[in-house]
Amino acid sequence: MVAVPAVVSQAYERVTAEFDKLSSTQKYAVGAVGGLASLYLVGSYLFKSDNTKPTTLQLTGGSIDSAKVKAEFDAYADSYGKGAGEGIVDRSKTVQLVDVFYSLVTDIYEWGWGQSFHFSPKLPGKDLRASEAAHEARIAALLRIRPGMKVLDCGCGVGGPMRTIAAVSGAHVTGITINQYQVDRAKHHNAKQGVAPLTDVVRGDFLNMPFKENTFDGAYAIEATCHAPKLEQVYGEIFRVLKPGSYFVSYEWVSTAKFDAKNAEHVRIIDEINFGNGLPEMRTYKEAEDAGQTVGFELVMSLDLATASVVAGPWYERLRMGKYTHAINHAMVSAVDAVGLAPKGLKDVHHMLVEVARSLIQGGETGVFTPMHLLLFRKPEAPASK
Ligand SMILES: C=C(CC[C@@H](C)[C@H]1CC[C@H]2C3=CC[C@H]4[C@H](C)[C@@H](O)CC[C@]4(C)[C@H]3CC[C@]12C)C(C)C
Ligand SMILES: C[S@@+](CC[C@H](N)C(=O)[O-])C[C@H]1O[C@@H](n2cnc3c(N)ncnc32)[C@H](O)[C@@H]1O
Repeated sequence: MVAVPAVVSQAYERVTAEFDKLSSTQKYAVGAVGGLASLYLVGSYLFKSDNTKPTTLQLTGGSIDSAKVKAEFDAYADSYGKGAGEGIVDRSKTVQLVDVFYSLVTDIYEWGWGQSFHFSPKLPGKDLRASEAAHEARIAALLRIRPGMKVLDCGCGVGGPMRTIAAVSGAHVTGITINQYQVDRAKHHNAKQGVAPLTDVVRGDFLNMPFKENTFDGAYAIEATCHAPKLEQVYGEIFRVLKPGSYFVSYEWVSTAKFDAKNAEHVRIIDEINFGNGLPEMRTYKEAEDAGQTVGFELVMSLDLATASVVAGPWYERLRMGKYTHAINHAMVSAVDAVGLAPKGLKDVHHMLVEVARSLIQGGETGVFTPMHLLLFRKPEAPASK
């Protein structure tokens, strides 16, 4: 039995006593008003849209035809090996699987999280949105960007960070994402929020970008390069398109020094994180540092932002707090999936996310995983010509 606090039961008794005193007509009136209010609340949760995020009834399979959502999700799930530490079995399919992954989750992310698809440390006295924006704005400062400069957002999602970074710096930001549905959503938000003049969004593979060498004055990747089958490939492409002397910042998903590959519990947590987030495998922070240097970058800073500040709250707290909301969300998605008002299979996608929220919390609590290892790299200046 759940213990009801005394103050709640006393209030309940007072309200029912007052209700009993009403005439039957008054009781009907109160019932009708209560019923309408509840209908309004449920209705607005399900239907109302200010066009900034999808409602429960507007959840789609992104660029995937709704009739194919279940089959695509099943194929995605089958692409992961069952052995410990295996990840995506056929790594040559990674980019295509990641594209499918983002079609399946993008609406759910926007619906239940927002337009920035990343974590942030919770800053004291600041709410979630302010903490998120500060995490994004730090990048503009590290890149030393200013009006007139051109910046690359590598793996831009639906553009939450790009809008902050363009707005605070005045620089022009070009985002690239593998997923067409995200391109459409990002452009929609950029226009709606008045950031279109300082932004552009293209569909493309960050392993082979449609930009000339030495194009950008700065580049960043927020929780995105973890999807690359090999870090050297994406870092090498970023190196190519950056102008000499400019900076690249990445917030990397990596295992920390606390991760022990012989500890079955650690390996399970990481395997679950890989599966629920479309990662081919998990790298160590050391491998990420080395990958940048291998392609020619100078390593300027390497710092785990999850543990860097003793006053900031843990990045996984927001997931921990959302546990009950996730359960309610699951009931809602299962209901609309069951009655055919959402693509069949969306409930399985949502179930995967409920599960991965738990694994991410475990990754954070044990300290074996961080989604925010900051790497600041610099492309060396071109040698002076004689
Ligand atoms: C960088 C990546 C994504 C990071 C996060 C934005 C997402 C990781 C897990 C996601 C979520 C988990 C639980 C969902 C919940 C069950 C649902 O009802 C509402 C959405 C979630 C909160 C969802 C939101 C986004 C995440 C936090 C990866 C992919 C590299
Ligand atoms: C977790 S989201 C982060 C999005 C964004 N950085 C943010 O913080 O809101 C990862 C992004 O990387 C992109 N991505 C993954 N693999 C990619 C690839 N091969 N080429 C281009 N984009 C890719 C996804 O499409 C997605 O937009």
